[in-house]
Amino acid sequence: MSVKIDLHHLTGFIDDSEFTAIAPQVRLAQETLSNGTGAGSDFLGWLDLPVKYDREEFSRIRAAADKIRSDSEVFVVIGIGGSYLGARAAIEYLQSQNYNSLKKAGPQIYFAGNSLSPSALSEIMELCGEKDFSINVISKSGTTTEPAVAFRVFRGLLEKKYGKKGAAERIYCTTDRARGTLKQLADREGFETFVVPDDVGGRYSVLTAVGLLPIAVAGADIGELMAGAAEERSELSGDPVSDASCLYAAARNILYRKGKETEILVSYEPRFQMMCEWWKQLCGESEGKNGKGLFPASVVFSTDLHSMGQYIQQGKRNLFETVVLVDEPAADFTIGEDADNADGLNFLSGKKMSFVNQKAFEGTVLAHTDGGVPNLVIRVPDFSEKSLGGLIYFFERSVAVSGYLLGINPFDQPGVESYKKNMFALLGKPGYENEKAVLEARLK
Ligand SMILES: O=P(O)(O)OC[C@H]1O[C@](O)(CO)[C@@H](O)[C@@H]1O
Repeated sequence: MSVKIDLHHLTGFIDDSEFTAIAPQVRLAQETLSNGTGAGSDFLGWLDLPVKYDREEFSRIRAAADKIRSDSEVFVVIGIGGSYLGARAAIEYLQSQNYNSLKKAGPQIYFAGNSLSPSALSEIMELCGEKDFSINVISKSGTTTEPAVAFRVFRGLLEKKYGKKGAAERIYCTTDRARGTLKQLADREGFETFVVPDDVGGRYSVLTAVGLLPIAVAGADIGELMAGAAEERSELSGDPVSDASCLYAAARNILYRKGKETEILVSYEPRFQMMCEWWKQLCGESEGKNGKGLFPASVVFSTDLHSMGQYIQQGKRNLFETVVLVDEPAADFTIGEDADNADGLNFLSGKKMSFVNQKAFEGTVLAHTDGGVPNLVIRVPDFSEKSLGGLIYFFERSVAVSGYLLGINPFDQPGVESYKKNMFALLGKPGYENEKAVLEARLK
């Protein structure tokens, strides 16, 4: 099994009888999910995606990635939320958080349209500069403001540089199958399109073209990624006491009911940071509703032990940590001997750097549990595509089961509309005239 869960450090926080007591509810939540009988059941396409994806489109994704790798020095990926985080997280997990600084055969990859910052957008426009570039605009709805504005900008740059026809050969649109503004525009202009299936929501879409095209452009093996997800899918039995995703959901729910309302995802690998961001959307949008839900936070240790470590050790006791450990580092080395030992570090001579990182984890997990912070540990074998595919599927399954355990719909996100309505009104979008005056008065 690629993903393993270790509940050892929950001792003293949850006892076995609590897992036994919640097992029937977990079973029900899991059955509700796999039978498709729960709220939001028209968004369950991700459940079978690893074994039921469109093979023809998959080949087109690979071909588009090869073309982009051969004709582009820069690749701009435009999208926000679930149309952005998974691709970036996967590229950093598989390659590095410093992907753009690596020596590589493929293009630089920049992510745009994930904020409304003029500085951020201007910077990427400048980075394209004289370079040959292509863009992938990703938006299921096709109407999200942030990517729509960025698309207008980069499409303009492409047309100026290559002409309308040349630009069209460098624009790839990932959007819904048939409806929507972006799909219509793409069909009219002759842009190549890829599909976000109707039954897959943004935060569950990394294993569709949404994630797969950028990940393939970065040179990763997307076949292995899907194989890893498929393997995990076949190994998650749905049994509440042996299925790792069910055990994780159970532990989260028990801790939540005990007042541990903030879950901190912890990694000891900086290249996992964007995976934390992906996970935060997955959990936050799925569970944070009806006045309920764990607050998903994240840290990278040992970095953040020197910033957030104090709070976690001694601050408000409403936290628990879920630590993701990757057994095999992407690279390792042995610490050398220093004749003078002026830095006093010769006690580490001959030790692997991974050993030092492992001891940091062991020391921290003991300190934090002593400080009243329950710890769960999730283990993945390595930084391969296969392991990543497994981990993605594991988290998606756990969060969906968690949502049903919590009694909410894990597949909608109605709350996100409130800021959008206000912003549209304040920007003067037609149709929002009445709201505009009311909001402006409140801001005075
Ligand atoms: O792909 P789209 O439709 O642009 O949406 C992007 C993101 O915006 C949200 O809809 C929230 O507004 C997320 O759920 C989604 O991942």
